[in-house]
Amino acid sequence: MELSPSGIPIIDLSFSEPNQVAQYVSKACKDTGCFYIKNHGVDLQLIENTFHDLRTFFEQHIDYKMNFLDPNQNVDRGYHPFETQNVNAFMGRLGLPNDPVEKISFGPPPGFSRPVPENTYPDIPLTLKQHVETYYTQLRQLAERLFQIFAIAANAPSKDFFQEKCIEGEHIMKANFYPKISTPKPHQDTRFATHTDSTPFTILAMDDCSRSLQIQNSKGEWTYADPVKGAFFVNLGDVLAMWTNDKWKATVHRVVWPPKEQERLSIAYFVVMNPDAVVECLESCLAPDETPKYANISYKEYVTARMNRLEGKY
Ligand SMILES: O=C(O)CCC(=O)C(=O)O
Ligand SMILES: [Fe+2]
Repeated sequence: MELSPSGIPIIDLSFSEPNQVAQYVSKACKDTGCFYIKNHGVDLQLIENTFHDLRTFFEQHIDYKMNFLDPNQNVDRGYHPFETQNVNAFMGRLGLPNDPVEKISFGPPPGFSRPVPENTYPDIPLTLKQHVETYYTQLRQLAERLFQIFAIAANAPSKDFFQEKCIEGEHIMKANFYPKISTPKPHQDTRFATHTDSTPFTILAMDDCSRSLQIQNSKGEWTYADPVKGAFFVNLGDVLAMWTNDKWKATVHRVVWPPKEQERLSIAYFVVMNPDAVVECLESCLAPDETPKYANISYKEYVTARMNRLEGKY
């Protein structure tokens, strides 16, 4: 199988044999919990257009961007200005500085299967709304495909096992913009603090700024997860680790300052579960003498506590 320069698998989704793909995925999930996917079916021109429009938004004056602040602080929508979110707190490490990054989040486009808070789309540039909505929709389809592959890889009761539990999931598309900064503050050794995602998994797209995203490998060493042209980076979050009794790893990751002063843009697509889906250990992941490490919990209950900490509410 093809590997990235730091040894992370690059899995080709155009393979016609799903069991073969599932085998590669299973190995990656046990090792570091992350892999790249290529030939994923998402239009590459759409990805480029979406990056272009989001970058244009972030380049606007702060007074303009402040019009898109999250109107309802309890949901992940709208603009989050520079240094207003705290990933250390999200991980339970309190009293540390906010991250030097600005963000904008979008939930499902209109017509979703249940009522959810609306998005407010910036009108600069005008094409942003259409590109974001199409990107959101294409990634949702990709997430369903990946969930089927994960179900096969984990020996779940059926290939639709996870998918059925995310049909009403309010997936979040969140762009992270790291402005060019000549002198990082002395206490800021990261641009996005060390964390695991509170998702089942996340599909990340990056611009071409390398030497930024790092993951912890199976030996606990930091290694770069640089952009791979035309590929998405997929990392497991805590929920698939809980579901598999830690047989699969939630990837520990962070963003550091690149060697050369450079801005950076990434788009994280957080796949989430139905609010009432219960996260419980799969029987296929328990040896006869083994017991589940985590108590059963609804997805909503699990995620609300962590999201509150991200916004500074403990
Ligand atoms: O910007 C990146 O590459 C990573 C962002 C990230 O880890 C996240 O949004 O959870
Ligand atoms: Fe993350």
